[in-house]
Amino acid sequence: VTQSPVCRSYSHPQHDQTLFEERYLRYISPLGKGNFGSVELCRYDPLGDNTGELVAVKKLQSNKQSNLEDFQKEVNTLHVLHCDYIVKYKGVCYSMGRLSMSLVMEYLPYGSLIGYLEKNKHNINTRRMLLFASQICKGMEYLQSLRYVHRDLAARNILVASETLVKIADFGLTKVIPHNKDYYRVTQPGESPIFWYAPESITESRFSQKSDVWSFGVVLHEIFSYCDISFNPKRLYMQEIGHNVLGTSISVHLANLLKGNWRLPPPLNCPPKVRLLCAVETVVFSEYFLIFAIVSKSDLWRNDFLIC
Ligand SMILES: N#CCCn1cc(-c2nc(Nc3ccc(C4CCNCC4)cc3)nc3c2CCN3)cn1
Repeated sequence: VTQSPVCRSYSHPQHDQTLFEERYLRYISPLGKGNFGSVELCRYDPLGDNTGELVAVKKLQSNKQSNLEDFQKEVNTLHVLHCDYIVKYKGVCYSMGRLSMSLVMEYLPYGSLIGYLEKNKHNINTRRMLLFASQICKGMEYLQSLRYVHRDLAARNILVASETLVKIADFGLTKVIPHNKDYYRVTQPGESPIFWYAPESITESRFSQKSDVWSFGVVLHEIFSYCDISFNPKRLYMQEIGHNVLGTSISVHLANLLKGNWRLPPPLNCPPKVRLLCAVETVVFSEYFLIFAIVSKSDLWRNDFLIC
């Protein structure tokens, strides 16, 4: 009997964080780069006989105090998230006498959607794409139930656990919305993934559940483009903006493009029903609406949500 998917909004009383001893963490290979750190495949092998489990270890990039504080926040965030559609926290590993730390997570064998969709495009149909999209919605609905905004929802941060399961990863930019507000304003926007940003995030550094909904729309575009590099959102926007603009003003050009109602072109072979729904007035992460909600009275109304 398959267990029904689980997303628990309470977290069991956690004692201390599960500690992994550095001496048993055997490096195997690089897996990728996230916010504030690189991710490596390791085997945690205390018996030393290669029977230990494979884990994904995110190492803090630099020992700058601010990065260490942000990294600790990422660890604390992942630690309390218990959902089948969010990558699982396993523990932490301290090194250099607690001066540095690593985040130990479950290893997902198929990597991110970016490589997986492009590599398997010939045997992934619309049904499987919509299954992945609905799982991202459920993970995001769980995140929203805890008042988190992810702020970096993109196909590169969606990991493939199996042919029928994807999970949200990389909580390096995740913030909690204060109880007296419905958005989070970022003071020092670092390296920002602006091509996945909602208009208000670009112009006012304002992030909310609705801005995550916008980013989900860009992820939908990536999924239905099979994450083909030539249809990458950044490339499509830059083609429209023009490559000869200077760094700082790219976000100004992007904001004006969106304000002028220019939108990403519908992905090639995008099923008419999905294209129609992409143009829907709003999208909410809700398990009642399989993937797209048409009109809903929830406060996630986006009347500018026209990704395609
Ligand atoms: N955070 C964040 C974003 C950055 N990021 C996260 C991971 C990650 N990757 C995996 N698994 C993984 C990754 C790549 C491959 C292959 C793909 C083909 N080419 C060779 C490598 C295989 C399996 N499992 C994870 C994670 C985090 C938790 N569990 C990697 N980058």
